[in-house]
Amino acid sequence: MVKLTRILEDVSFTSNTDSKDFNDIEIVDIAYSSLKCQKGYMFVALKGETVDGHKYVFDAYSRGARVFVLQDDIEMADDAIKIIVEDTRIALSKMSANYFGNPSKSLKIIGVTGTKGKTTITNYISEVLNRAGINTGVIGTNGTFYNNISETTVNTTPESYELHRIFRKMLDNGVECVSMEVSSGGLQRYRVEHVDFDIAIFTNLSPDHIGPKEHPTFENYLECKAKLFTLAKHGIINIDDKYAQAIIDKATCDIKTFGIEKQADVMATDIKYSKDLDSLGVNFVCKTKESKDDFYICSPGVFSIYNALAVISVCRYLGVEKEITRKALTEAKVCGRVEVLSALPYATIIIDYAHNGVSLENILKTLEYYDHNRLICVFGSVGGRTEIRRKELGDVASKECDLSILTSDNPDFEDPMQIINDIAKSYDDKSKYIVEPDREKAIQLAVRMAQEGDMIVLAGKGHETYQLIEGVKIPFSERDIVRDEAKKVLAGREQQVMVTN
Ligand SMILES: CC(=O)N[C@H]1[C@@H](OP(=O)(O)OP(=O)(O)OC[C@H]2O[C@@H](n3ccc(=O)[nH]c3=O)[C@H](O)[C@@H]2O)O[C@H](CO)[C@@H](O)[C@@H]1O[C@H](C)C(=O)N[C@@H](C)C(=O)N[C@H](CCC(=O)O)C(=O)O
Ligand SMILES: Nc1ncnc2c1ncn2[C@@H]1O[C@H](COP(=O)(O)OP(=O)(O)OP(=O)(O)O)[C@@H](O)[C@H]1O
Repeated sequence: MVKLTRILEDVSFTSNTDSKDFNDIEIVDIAYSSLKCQKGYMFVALKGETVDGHKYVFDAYSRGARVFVLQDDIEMADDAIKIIVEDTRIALSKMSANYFGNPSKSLKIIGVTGTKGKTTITNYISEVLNRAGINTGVIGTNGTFYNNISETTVNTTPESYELHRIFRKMLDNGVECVSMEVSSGGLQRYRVEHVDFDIAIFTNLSPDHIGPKEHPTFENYLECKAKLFTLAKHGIINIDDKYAQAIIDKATCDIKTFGIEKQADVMATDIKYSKDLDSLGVNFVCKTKESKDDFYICSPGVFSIYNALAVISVCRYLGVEKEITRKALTEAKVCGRVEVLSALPYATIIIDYAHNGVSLENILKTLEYYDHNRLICVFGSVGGRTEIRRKELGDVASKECDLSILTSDNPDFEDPMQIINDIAKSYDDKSKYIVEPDREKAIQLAVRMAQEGDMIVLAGKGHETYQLIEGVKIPFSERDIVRDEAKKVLAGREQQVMVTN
C-alpha cells in the first residue's frame, strides 16, 4: 500500500475533498481499467480511442474503488474522492512513477525511436551490454526480457503504469540498464512522460502509423518522435536520415551522430557483403576520431550497418570495451528479424518482420547484393488498419521479386481475399504472383517450389507466433511449417535418388 499523498507528489489537481484529509488514505493499487478495481484501489479514467474510461467510474466504484482520477467532473456518491486533473494520461504516468518509487531514476534507460530498427537495436544493445557485465533488460515489440524472465507486451511501448511496474521488477531483480523501444504512439499517449532516459536513439523516419487512431499527419508523427529528445540526457542520431536535422532542432539534450554518407561521430566505411548464404552478413570499418576498427555483423545490408552503428555509439558513450562490442555484434541475432532458417541445403529461407513498403524494400534490395537465383516473397497485409501498406508492399514486391505469393497476415475481421486483391492491383504481370490466402499452404508451396540458389522471404510475421483471425489469435509458427515441409521435400528427393539409382 502506498500513501495517496505520495502518489500525488508533483501532480496538479483539484478535488472535492480537502487534501489535508488525504494523509490517512493508503492506496492498494492503481487501475486504469475498471475491471481490475478492488477495495482500496484508485481508478484512473482514460479517454480511449474506442471508449471514454469515464463511462466506467461507476463500475470501478461498485468493485470497491473510492479514489477516482478524472478529466471530467462527474456526479458521484459522497464517499467518492475525486481528483480532477487536466490530462489523466499524464497524471497516470506521474502517479505510476510515484507509486512504484520512481524506479527509472535508479536504472540507466536507453530509448530507441524511429520508424524501423527499434526492435533490432534494443536487442543488440542488450546482447552487448549483458556480455559487458551490465545487467540489461529489454522492453519492446518482442516482449519484456530480463535475467531469465520474460513477459509478453500488448504494446511496443507499454502503458505508463505497466512500464513503471516492469522497471520496478527489473530493479528488484538486479537489472542496471533497460534498452527499450519508444513508439510514436507511446510518446503521443504520454506513456514515457516520466521516464528518466539517459540515452535516446533516432534510427530513421518515413511515413507510417498515420491514420485513424494513430497520427493525424506526418508532421504529428515527426513531432511525437522528436519529443524523446526532450526527455533524455544524451541523444544519438542517424545523421544520414532526411529528418535528422528536424529532430536535432527540437532536441534539448547533447547530441552525437552516426552515419555512412555524411560526416558523423561514428561512421561506417569499406562495406563488403559476405557471400555466405547461411548468415547473409556484412563487413565494414567503423571510424571514429580516435580509431578505425573492422566489424562483421550476421545481418545483411546497409540498414543492418545503421543498426550496428547505433549500438556502437551507445557502447562508445557508455565506455564498453571495444572487443566486447565487436564480438557481440558478430553473433547477435534477433528473433524474426532477417532470421535465416537452415531448412533446405540448396535454398535460403528468411523470416522477416518487414510489413510496410520501406522495410520490405530494404530487405529485398539488400538481398540483391548476395548472389542468388530467384527471389520469392510470401506476404500479406494486416486487416482493419493502415490500408496504404497494401499498395506500398505490392509496389515493392512486384518490382523487386521474381515471384510473389500473396497470402494473409493478420486479416482480423477483414476478408483476406479483399486485402490480397488490393495488393494484387500493383501487379501488371499476372505471371509474377500466385494467390494462396491460407498462409500455411502459401509457405508450403514456397518451400516446394524452391530451386538451387533461390531466396525465399517470408515477410510480415517476424517473431509473431499467431495469425489474427476475427479477433482471435490462432497459434501459427512459420518456423515449424518450413521445417516440416522441408523435411518432406528432402525425404522425397532422397527417395527419388534411390529410385533413379
Ligand atoms: C489505439 C490505441 O493506442 N489504443 C491503446 C489504448 O486503448 P484504447 O484507447 O482503445 O482503450 P479503450 O478500449 O478506448 O478504453 C479506454 C479506457 O477505458 C477503460 N475501460 C474499458 C472497458 C471497461 O470495461 N472498463 C474500463 O475501465 C480501458 O481500460 C481504457 O483505459 O490504450 C491501451 C492501454 O494503454 C493500449 O493497449 C491500446 O493500444 C492498442 C492495443 C494499439 O493497437 N495501439 C497502437 C496504435 C499503438 O500504440 N502502437 C504503438 C506502436 C506503433 C507506433 O510506433 O506508434 C505501440 O507502442 O504499441
Ligand atoms: N534500420 C533499419 N532501417 C530500415 N529497415 C530496417 C532497419 N532495421 C530493420 N529493418 C527492417 O524492418 C523490419 C523491422 O525491424 P525492427 O523490428 O527492428 O524495426 P521496428 O522499428 O521495431 O519496427 P516496428 O515498428 O514495425 O515494430 C526488419 O525485419 C527489417 O526488414
